[in-house]
Amino acid sequence: MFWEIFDFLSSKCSTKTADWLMSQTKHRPQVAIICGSGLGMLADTLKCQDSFAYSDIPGFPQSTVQGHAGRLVFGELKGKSCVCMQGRFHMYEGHSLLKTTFPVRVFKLLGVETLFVTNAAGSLADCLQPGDIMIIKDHVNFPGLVGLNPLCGPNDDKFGPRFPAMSGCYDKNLRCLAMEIAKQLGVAGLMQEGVYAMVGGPNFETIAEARLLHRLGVDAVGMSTAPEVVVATHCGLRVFGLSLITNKVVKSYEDSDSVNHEGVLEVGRLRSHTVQQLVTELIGRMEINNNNTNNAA
Ligand SMILES: O=P(O)(O)O[C@@H]1C[C@H](O)[C@@H](CO)O1
Ligand SMILES: Nc1nc2[nH]cnc2c(=O)[nH]1
Repeated sequence: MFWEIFDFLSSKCSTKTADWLMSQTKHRPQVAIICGSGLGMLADTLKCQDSFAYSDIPGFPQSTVQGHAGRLVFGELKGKSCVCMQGRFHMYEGHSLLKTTFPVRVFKLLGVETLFVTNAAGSLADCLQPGDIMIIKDHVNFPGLVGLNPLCGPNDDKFGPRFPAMSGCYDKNLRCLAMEIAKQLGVAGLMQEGVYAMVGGPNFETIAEARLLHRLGVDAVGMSTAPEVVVATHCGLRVFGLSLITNKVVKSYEDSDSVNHEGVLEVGRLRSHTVQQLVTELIGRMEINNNNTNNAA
């Protein structure tokens, strides 16, 4: 009974939010971008903007984290209609996973076909340095593995199947095109593909946790992204993801370094221009399949 009411309300609510947004803007986005910590300036580059504070959008959760402004910005990038979340929602803020991923279903209802996710992450791989940009090839959704999954509860068949496949959830063609663009922009030296892992946060890793993640084959760790990608893949969106490496995760008891959120935001500021160039070029050059048939509407 609880789940039925919950599901009914969440499905109704995303429709109501999408309808409200479509009544407020003429933009009909094909691409949605979720900005990670310190990467919100991507939204400032959209042309012909219409923007809305999250607090003014019916049904939208609120951002509580520094570096996440809390604005939804519609506009154009290289002739493609886009919507950009300047600030995302994290599980550690106390949002349910359904709320954390709520905007993704709103995007689906708006007609979005491709989702770009960006995040700030700590590196475990020795070859990834602060300032590097990792193209996400795959993820490990640690909360999801223990049942903290936004798709738990009754399945909403309007959005997708009960048991969605997640292999190949980060689009291979977009990953290849991103690498090609990086070469043309002269920043290929900063870029490589890798595996992102989401942990719950909000604390950063202990040394023992860092060593465990490293042994498991994780290249970069953060506190977001996987639930959004799960929901996007469930409803048939194409996904491209980037992690900006903001720090090395401490793996040695001899190492006196320690990570903090201000440092994470600082690296975001330093690399924002490069991330913005990559995303803009990729959006400009990618083909839109128009395969969002919007069955969920
Ligand atoms: O929203 P993202 O995943 O970019 O934010 C990361 C993880 C934490 O929210 C924060 C830690 O500094 O950055
Ligand atoms: N969990 C986690 N999230 C991050 N976000 C940015 N850096 C880090 C990190 O080192 N660990």
